Amino acid sequence: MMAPTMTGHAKGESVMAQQMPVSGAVGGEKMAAPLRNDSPATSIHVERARRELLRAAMDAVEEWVVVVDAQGGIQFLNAPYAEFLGVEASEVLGRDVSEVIENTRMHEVLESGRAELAQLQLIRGHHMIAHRYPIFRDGELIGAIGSVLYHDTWEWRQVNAQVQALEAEVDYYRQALETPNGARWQLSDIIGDSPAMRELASKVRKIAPGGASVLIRGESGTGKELYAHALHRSSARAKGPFIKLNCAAIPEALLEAELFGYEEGAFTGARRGGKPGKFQLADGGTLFLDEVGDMPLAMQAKLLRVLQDREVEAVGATRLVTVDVRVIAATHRPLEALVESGEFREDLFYRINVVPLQVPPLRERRDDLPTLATHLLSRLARRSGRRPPILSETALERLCAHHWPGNVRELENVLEAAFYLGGSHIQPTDLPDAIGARHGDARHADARRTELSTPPSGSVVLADSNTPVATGSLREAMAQTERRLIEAALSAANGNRTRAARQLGIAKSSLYEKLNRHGLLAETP
Ligand SMILES: Nc1ncnc2c1ncn2[C@@H]1O[C@H](COP(=O)(O)OP(=O)(O)OP(=O)(O)O)[C@@H](O)[C@H]1O
Repeated sequence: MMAPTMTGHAKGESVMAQQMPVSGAVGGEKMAAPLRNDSPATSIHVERARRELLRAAMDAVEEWVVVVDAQGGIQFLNAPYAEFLGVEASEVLGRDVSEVIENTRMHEVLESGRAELAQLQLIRGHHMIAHRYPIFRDGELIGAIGSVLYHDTWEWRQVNAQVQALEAEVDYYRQALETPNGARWQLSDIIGDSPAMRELASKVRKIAPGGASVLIRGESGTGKELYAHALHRSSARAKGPFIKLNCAAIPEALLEAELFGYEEGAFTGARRGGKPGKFQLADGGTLFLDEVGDMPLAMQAKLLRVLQDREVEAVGATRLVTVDVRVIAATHRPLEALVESGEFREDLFYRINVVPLQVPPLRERRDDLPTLATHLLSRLARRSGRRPPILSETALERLCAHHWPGNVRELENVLEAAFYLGGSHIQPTDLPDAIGARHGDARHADARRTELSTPPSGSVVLADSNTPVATGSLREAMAQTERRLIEAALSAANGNRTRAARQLGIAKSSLYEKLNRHGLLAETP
């Protein structure tokens, strides 16, 4: 996020101040004449000079100032504010203030005619403190003036950091309150109105109330976990716990203890008092076994026994404990083929696959893409305190033409990058090269996917997209990614560094420093 800076606009240095009319010279130094209209002949000149002085004063102060007319059109924006916003003050005159300043409430002040003092306003990711006053002349409202305090001081950054930390804490507690049992999603949160998704929703409604085991299948990033949450929240166990275990993420040696718990002293390093396993924690609720296809064979046998007997034996324990758990499993792997090759137990497969649920890949439900894209962009905007950007029709067309090997997760990643690169309007140039028309239609994207299916060793691959984005160590990869983002932003901004810095959400001075570091300073205008 951009750190607001005030470079070049310290008091007395502003452009306007330098342009102040001068009419006298004392001892070789030019001095502004005293603004007194002693005679009618000088009154016009004095009036103009007075106006210039006032404007120069507005540019010289550290507060950011904006003045709008009764319709909300900008009539004055002081130089420091214009610099922070990355606009030319003269170019935004007459434009509606809400097009230029994020989260502005000048229209509300114009409507209510009431001042708003010391209001928190989020602009470009920073919490600012703003005052807004209506302006009256002869009892008639003719405009409003807004000023932003605390924008680049060290103290305010400290306060800002504290506010952000508090907000994150509040979010955490709010989420914990809203989802006391760990299931965050419900059916209405799953976006998609295509026939395939409607059919899936109706199946979920039918199977959720019963206690049968459900196996959710589908490619990576299709939303399988969302359905597991939704099944729990639509079931009779909704008030019970929802516990998740990713079978692929736990080392084989620890999996048994994770699933079934252990007693004190069960092994070296065992916690005092022992630890309950996921099965015990999920008692009365649902256990979601993600990536079940990656479960080692030895554990598969133990899991099968628990599912059959409904009894769990913790590691190091001498007695069995009865548990009442509904198991929902998910995998993107071809379980039937794994059964064939002996990597997955057939009896366990039938045990967990009582009700199969297939989540279709995004390329088979392209009708959902516009709604999904709008939803995901709104979510990003909400999280970062910005207004949802507009997705241009050509950008949407390109998204629809893509093959989406990484499904909704890949769409989420692409939109997130475009959200930060594209500003308020997302254009095709804000999308990665691999998306849509540049590589032709979906068929072409398919062919390209095959070409890239084996990324070179050492490649860093973004999410599930198979496009290698950078290579080498993390530091090198980050530097390469930074350089690419800067180049993309400059290209999208036709070489305009102010706009590129704004798109990247960094100060112009910081962009110069990065251009210099990447040896791009000479290459760009
Ligand atoms: N229909 C949808 N509506 C809204 N968001 C979705 C939808 N489908 C997927 N997502 C989002 O896509 C991302 C991936 O979803 P999820 O983790 O459920 O996929 P998955 O199929 O379980 O992936 P994996 O197999 O890799 O675990 C999540 O951030 C989720 O919020």
